This record gives sequence, C-alpha cells and structure tokens, in this order.
Amino acid sequence: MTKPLFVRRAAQLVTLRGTSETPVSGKRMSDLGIIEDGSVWVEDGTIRYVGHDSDVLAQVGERLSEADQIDARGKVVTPGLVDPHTHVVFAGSRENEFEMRLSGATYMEIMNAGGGIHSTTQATRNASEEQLYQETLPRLDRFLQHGVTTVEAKSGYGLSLEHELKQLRVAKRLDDDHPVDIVSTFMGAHAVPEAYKDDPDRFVDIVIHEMIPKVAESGLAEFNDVFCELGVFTPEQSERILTAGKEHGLLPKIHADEIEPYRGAETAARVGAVSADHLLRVTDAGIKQMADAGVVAVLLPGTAFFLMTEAANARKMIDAGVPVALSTDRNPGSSPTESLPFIMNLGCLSMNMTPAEVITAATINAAHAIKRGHVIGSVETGKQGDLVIFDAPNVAYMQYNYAVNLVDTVVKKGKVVVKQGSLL
Ligand SMILES: N=CN[C@@H](CCC(=O)O)C(=O)O
Ligand SMILES: [Zn+2]
Repeated sequence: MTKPLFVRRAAQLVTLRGTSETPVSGKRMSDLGIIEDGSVWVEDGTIRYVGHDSDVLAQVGERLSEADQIDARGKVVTPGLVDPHTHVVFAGSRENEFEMRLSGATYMEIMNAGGGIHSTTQATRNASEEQLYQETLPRLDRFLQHGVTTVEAKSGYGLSLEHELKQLRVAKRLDDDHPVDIVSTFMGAHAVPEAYKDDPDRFVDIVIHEMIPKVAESGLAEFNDVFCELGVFTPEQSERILTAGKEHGLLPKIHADEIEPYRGAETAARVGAVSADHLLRVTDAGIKQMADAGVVAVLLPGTAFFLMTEAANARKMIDAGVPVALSTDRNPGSSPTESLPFIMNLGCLSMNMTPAEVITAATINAAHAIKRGHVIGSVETGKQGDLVIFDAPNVAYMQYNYAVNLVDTVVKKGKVVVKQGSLL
C-alpha cells in the first residue's frame, strides 16, 4: 500500500470542476474553478478530497499523519496536462529539412520530393521494435518533465500493416512501462506511399480492407486518423477511411485544413469525428458545422510557429462555440517539441487565447479530444491522481513568463514522478 499524498495550500488550485461530461466551449472555457489556498488528497492513485485547505483537513481528520505532504504555497496546481495529438513514436530526425525550410523550401515541397513523412517512414520501417522503443523513451521523459501525464500517439510512419502494427506495439509497451499514459491512434492514411503515387485509391482500399480490420482486431488503437489535405488524401477518401474505421469500432479523428482549405472540418462534422486537428485554413462554414456537431478543435500553434506560418483562428472558433484543445503535435518534421507549456504560451501569444482558456484547452478539452474526459483533465473526487505543481503564483504568470519550464512537481496516479523539475 502506498501512502496517501496530500498536496497542500496552493495559491491557486485549478480544479476545472464540473467539466467531465462534455467538452467545454465558449465563455465556460474561462472558468477554471480556482480554489485559493487549495488542497488535494490523493489515495490509491485516485483523487479523494479537493477543497480549501481547512475543508480538506476537516475531512481527513486523524488520517493526516498517514500522508506524505507537499507544500504548494505560492504555487499553481493544475490537473496533469494532456497532449491529444502526437506522432511521438518514430525513428530518426529531420534537422536537414529544417535547414532546407530556412532556405526557402516549403513543407509540402519537401514531402512531395520524397522527404518529410516519407523520410521518417523509411527510418521507422528500418528500425527494430527495440530501437523505436529506445528512441521514444526520452521523448516521454521530456513530456513528463513538462507536466504532460497523458499523450495520444499516432502510428503513420509505417504505411504498411506490418510496420503500422510495429509502431502501435511500441506505443503499447511504452504505455505499460512509462508513467506517461499513451492513448493510441491508427494513422495508416498519413501519406500515400511512393509505390501507390499513381493509384492512391488502391492504397486507400488497402487501408480500408487490409489494415483497419487487422488493427481493430489487434486492440492496439482506439482512434483512426487521416491526413485530409490537397495532394495527400481527398475529403472523399478521408470520409471512406473514417467510416470504415467506425464500422470496426475505431473513433474518427482528422488532420483538417492545415495547409489549404479542403473541406476537412466539414468532413469531420459529417462523420462525427471526435476531433478535427490543425484547422489553420478552416472556413466559416466548417467552423459552424464543427460547432453544431460538437467536434473538438485540436489546435497546434507550435506547428504554425515552426513552419513559420499564421496560426489557426482560435478566437473565431471559441466565439462560434467550438470546444478548443491544444497540443504539441510532437513529430520530427513540423513540431519537434515536447513542451506543451510553450504551446500554451503560443496559444496566448499567437492565437489570442486567454491564460485561462489555454489551461482548459490543455487539460479537460484535451482529455475530451481523446475520450478521457471522465478520467483525467480536472481535479475532482474520483478522478485519476494526475497533478502538476507550477512554480508560478497565478495562472496568468504561467503564460507571462513564457518559454520557461515552470514545472516543479508532477504527480502521476498519486505518485511523485518529477520533483524540483527532475525526473525521479
Ligand atoms: N500534417 C501531417 N502530419 C504531421 C506531420 C508529420 C511529419 O511531418 O512527420 C502533423 O500533424 O503536423
Ligand atoms: Zn499530426
């Protein structure tokens, strides 16, 4: 039996209470349910008591001496951060392409010339399972040091059944072994492999008839994603792939309207996607349809920053009632970072979100974007004991002192896994 953990007297305890049922939209994104002088008692991996320190003390009574205590005075305590869109399992790196882009080449030009996703696919296919596992581990460590306690992870650098399953098995092993929880997504339709360049529909058929049934049968993925983009998969192909996934129990997600407006958001609404991600070039009609269908917008301002382009219009989406989540998009080409706190900074600085909204977006809405809103993303009785203590006196400071890792302590399922910024 591990001892209970008592995190006490936070200057601001961000609870986000009452948000577990549905994604948070509109003005409610600004309501963090902050408790000043707030405390949390975690026991057996689960949050047991939450409230003002005096109220929690009264509930705990004589059991106070049983617990390990952490003094959070002067600090902000939030739910563990959730990253709902990553491609974290891959081999190799692409700093050569970064230099090419700095000299003027575009992301799509590099991909169309056989680089980009194709070059990481080559490296990932060539890597053994053990190699992939070892290369991904330090990325998860860095996520944890940045306060991220759950990540979604996509396949999509295999582009064949064998190698897609390999990536998904590595994600499963890492989920078992590492404190960061991993929620897996199949993304066989991440790019059209070179061999099918002249007949992409044949590849779409393979994804639908060969890959999806086997991936679903393996139980290694919960979601199914597709890169709907001009020159990659069309909205029609995307819809076929996502519908086939649904028939096999895989929930739809979509990379939508990233580089060109291409009916991605509209497709998301039509298939009932859990989330539509990127949305830099989404249309007003697409925004309206997403709001009506309750699709979560997963925005990735780090990708826009790294590709040196304008970020998505978060304000328009929030004002239209679309629930917004934030993510790193961790991948070797368009966003090589594990710093979700920096992405939150960019949420404010490049998308005009408020400090309160970016916290909602990186916790409870991110949890809803991976169908975990009932387990994580808020600090409430019965939820998983995932917490972050930030060395900041209030939530505005967390965004104001930007590009700095303010994470002091990370608690995963009631256990301290990062202390004074260092992994234990
Ligand atoms: N846009 C498509 N896929 C990834 C990038 C993958 C890569 O470049 O390796 C993204 O979400 O940004
Ligand atoms: Zn992506």
